[in-house]
Order: sequence, then C-alpha cells, then structure tokens
Amino acid sequence: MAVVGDLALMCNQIITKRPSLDLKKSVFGAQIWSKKAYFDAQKLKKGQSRVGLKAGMQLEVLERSSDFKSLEGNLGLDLVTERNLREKGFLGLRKTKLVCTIGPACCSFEELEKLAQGGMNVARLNMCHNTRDWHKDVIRKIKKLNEKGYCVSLMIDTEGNQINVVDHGAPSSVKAEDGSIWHFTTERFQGFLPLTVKANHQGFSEGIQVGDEVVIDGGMATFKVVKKIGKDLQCKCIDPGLLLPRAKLSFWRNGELVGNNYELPTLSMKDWSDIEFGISEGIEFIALSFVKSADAIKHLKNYLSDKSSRSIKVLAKIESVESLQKLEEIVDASDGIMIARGDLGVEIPLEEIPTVQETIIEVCQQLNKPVIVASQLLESMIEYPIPTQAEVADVSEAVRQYADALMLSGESAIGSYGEKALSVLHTTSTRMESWSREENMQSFRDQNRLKLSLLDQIAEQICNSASEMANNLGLDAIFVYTRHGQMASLLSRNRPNPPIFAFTDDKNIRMSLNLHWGVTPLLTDLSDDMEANTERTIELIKSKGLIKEGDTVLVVSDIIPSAATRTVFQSIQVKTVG
Ligand SMILES: Nc1ncnc2c1ncn2[C@@H]1O[C@H](COP(=O)(O)OP(=O)(O)OP(=O)(O)O)[C@@H](O)[C@H]1O
Ligand SMILES: CC(=O)C(=O)O
Repeated sequence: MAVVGDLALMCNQIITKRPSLDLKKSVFGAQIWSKKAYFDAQKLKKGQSRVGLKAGMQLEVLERSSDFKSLEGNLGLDLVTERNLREKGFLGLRKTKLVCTIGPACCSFEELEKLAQGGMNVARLNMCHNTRDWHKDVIRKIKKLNEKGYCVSLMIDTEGNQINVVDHGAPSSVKAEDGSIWHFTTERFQGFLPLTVKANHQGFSEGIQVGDEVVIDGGMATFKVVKKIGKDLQCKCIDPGLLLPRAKLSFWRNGELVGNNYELPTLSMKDWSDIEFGISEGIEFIALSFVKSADAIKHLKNYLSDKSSRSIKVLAKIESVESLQKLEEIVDASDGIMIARGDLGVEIPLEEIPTVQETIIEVCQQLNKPVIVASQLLESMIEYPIPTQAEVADVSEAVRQYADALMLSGESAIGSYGEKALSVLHTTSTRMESWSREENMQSFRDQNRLKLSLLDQIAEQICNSASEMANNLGLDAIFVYTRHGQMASLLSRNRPNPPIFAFTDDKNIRMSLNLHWGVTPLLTDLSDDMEANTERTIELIKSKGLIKEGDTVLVVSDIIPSAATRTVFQSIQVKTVG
C-alpha cells in the first residue's frame, strides 16, 4: 500500500459557520430564503464533534492478503441491483430513484412484485385513500418481498388538513358548462345532486366575497361567486371544463390567491393516528402534507425520536405558496422534500412550476436533502399504454436537474399500465443519466455552491473530493462504509459518475438511503477494522462475479475504528482489484 498523502485536522480548526446561501432567488415574486442562515459553533460541537480526526488518502493495489477473513457473512445486495449489475455493469445502474403510489390497481402480491422487479425503490401509501386494513395488507406484502431479496422502502403520506377539496358525488368527471349556476355547499348528502358540489370543510367559504373566482384543480374549470348563502356559495361557471372527484379548489381576487386564515394545524387527529400506525408498522418515511413552516416538521421529528428507536425520516411536501415562502427553513428542518406538483399547481400558475421545481431541487442539494419530483409525470398513462412526448420530456428534465427520485401517482395506483409507466421512468432516467455523463453535464454544476456549506465540513470536503477524484480517474464504483448514512448522502449530493455502494450494518439506515440518488444501500456486517471491511466486501462482490480484476473502486470510510479510542478515521482510498 503506497500512501500518497496524509492530512490531519483538529476539530477546533474547522470553520464553524455555514456560509449563508447565496441563491438570491425569488419564487413567484416572493423571496424564499433568508440571507443569514448561519449555524453556530455550539451546534457543530454538540452534533458533530471530531476528536483527533485524521483524514487520509491512499492509493493501492488490492491483493489477497494471507490473513484475509473468511467470506462468511452476507453482502446484502438486492435482487434487482444484482441483476442489473450482471447485465449492464456499474455504469448501467440507474441513479434516479423511483417511487410508486400503491392503490387498487397494483396491490396484489404479484403486482407489487412486478413493480419491485421493475425498479420500484419506495412504495408510497397515501393515507387519504382506502382503509387501515388495506394499508396494513400492502405493508405486509412489501415486507414479504423484501424477505425475498428485494429492497423496497415504505412511505406513508399524510392526508393533512386539506380544506379546499370538493366532490360532486359522482364516480367520474362532470362537465361544467359555460354560464351554468352551481351550488358549493357544506351540507352532507348521499350520492349525486345536479349542479351541486360538496366542500369537505365547514369553513371553506370564510373570507370569500361575491366577485371572487373559484378555480378548480388549477384551471380545469373556473367559477365566479355570485351570491353567499350562509356558508354556501352560489357560483357561475365563467370558464367551462371538468370537475373530477376530490377536486381541489382555490379562490382568487384581482388575479391574486386569496389566502385562508383557518389556522388549522398541519397535522390533523387522523394524521397523528396514521403516524402511530406507520410507526407500529415499521415504515421508513413519512411525507407530511401541507407543511407551512419548519415547526410542524420539528414537532413531528421530536415526537418520532421519543416514540421510536428507529430513525423514521420526515419528508416535507412543498405544495403551497406558504411552503415556498419558507422553503429554506422547511428544507433545513426536514429529512427530504417532495415537490407535490399536483397541489402546487392549484396555488401557483402552471408556467411557474418548472422554475420553482428547479429552485427547490437546487436548495435541497445545497442542504443535502433528497428531493422527489411528484405528480403528473406520466399522467396520460393512467389510460394509455404509451406516454406523450411532452411527458417524457418532463421526466427527462427532472433527471437532468438531478432530482433524487421521481414518483408515480395515479399511473400506478389506479392506472391500467402502472408497470409500463414504471418502465418508462426507468428507461427515460437511464437514458438521460448516460447522456448527462457522456456530455459531462456534471461539470457544469456550480460545484462552489456545494463547497463547505454544511455543518460537518470535514465529511463534506472528503465527499466532494472523493466524487471529483472518482470522476477524474474514471473509476468504476464508489464504496462507502457508513453507520448513519451521512457519508453516503454527502457523496450522492455530488452526483458522481460511478454508482455509490453504501455498506451499513443498520437495516433502517439501509432502507432510508434507498431514496438517495445513485446510492445502492447494502446491509452487511461491519467491524471496527476498516481494512477488513473493505477487503471482505470487495471479495464478496468479486466472488459473485460482479467485479473483476482491474476494476477500480474508490473507498470512502467514516467509522470509529475501535471502541477503545474515540479517534475517527475518515479516508479516501483508490483500490484496483487484483
Ligand atoms: N390507496 C388507494 N386506494 C384507492 N385509490 C387510491 C389509493 N391511492 C391513490 N389512489 C387513487 O390514485 C389517485 C392518485 O393518487 P395520489 O395519492 O397521488 O393523488 P391525490 O389523492 O391527489 O394525492 P394528494 O391528496 O396527496 O394530493 C388518487 O386520486 C386516487 O384516486
Ligand atoms: C403528490 C401530491 O400530493 C401532489 O402532487 O399534490
């Protein structure tokens, strides 16, 4: 082993303030983050202290050492990655993760297995729909699939206090004709009444005035309020269109969204009960609907850390103007973000969505949080077996922007071609990823933005340098040994060309890394001896024929080497398989 460089840093040398974000942008006319987002030294010391830290860079040719430990133990590689590695090699692995919403169209064991085979990384259960028993049954089936060797994480999506939802009582769409007069009411009635729409919340018309416009699903149809009758509204259709079941409505006055002052908490009683259910069922992610500020996320995270010894990740859904205005604090407080374009498109003009999406992705990458682009990616495939070219372009754009994950909603939940839709996401992502690599698009990303903006600056710098090295040297794969997933996510943040294999001995960490771009999480035993871990895992992969002589692997580690010392050894090594 030839050591080519060595560097020792003490923790008191670390710059303790995170530079403020310099992305001086506004979304939909509103400044979306503060210019002074400093973290203090105390926070760094508490959360990230490094005593006698040493960072080493080593270049070596791996040879079978005589004292090599036996190949016992499991590599923990999932069936789908193994198959893809065999067929396509390291660079053929898809980097963008795929989330499928599970619904009646895909909830049998066989259908779920087809989605798992097709590359579903995360199964999303929307708690708005169906019964507790139905969700429980799906969770049980996904766990069974994981026992078979798949790696599918579980996410529940809370209903939230979704107040502006209306229903016309019919199972399919109803036409709203120009000039027709409709009644929006909070009265409960069974079935279908012509020209009548039920609102789901008693206070839906609070503060609404005659002359305001009622926009359905971001523009499916528009009405003008002509009369207020108690809590009900009489409205005239001024832009004809369609009303779908569970349509969302927004109110506009003089071209501006009329905000509501309902002051309802982000989490309803039902959401808390669904969260309890999620904890008891061992899910990995909770996607929080209608987040308005960081407070609800912090509250839920505190609750989860008291309630569960496992780490459950909280994702904030960005789906309102309010959440855009507090974007940075929300991203910072959460473990990840879902760009819920469906509801967002009800609150902001559709032409704003592409730039808002790009901005949210940028902020997430800056703050090292995984980000999911959701809704309407392949909407036409709910009905048709092929997507439109525009949909493929939309998917490609999200991949080009380096989103961590793409999500199917109705396409998989209720569509006739869920499996095909997943395959379109898979092939489109893989194609765009290889184009980006061939065109070296990665180098056009503003790497300076990523430099030293997080709390653990040593880990951040190591991962930035490791990624740069892996790209420059054209290495085959990056191996990272991680107990908390932090190093794996920091590597992913750099979107390096080679795939990242994250070895961890924590099942929960493995499942939560499933959402991170380019990361293949593996569950394996880890010892305190880093060299032994590296050699053992490389040898295990080699024994399966997935890595061959001459392949080069960049190894990043961040493990306390021995229980006897608190010294942390973080290193980058390049290993050529001998
Ligand atoms: N578990 C389920 N059972 C029945 N139908 C479902 C289920 N999950 C989703 N669906 C159907 O699939 C469609 C798309 O699902 P998705 O959850 O993405 O949309 P949504 O309900 O509009 O989401 P949100 O309420 O979070 O904005 C829904 O409108 C619903 O008809
Ligand atoms: C996914 C979701 O909730 C939305 O797009 O609104």
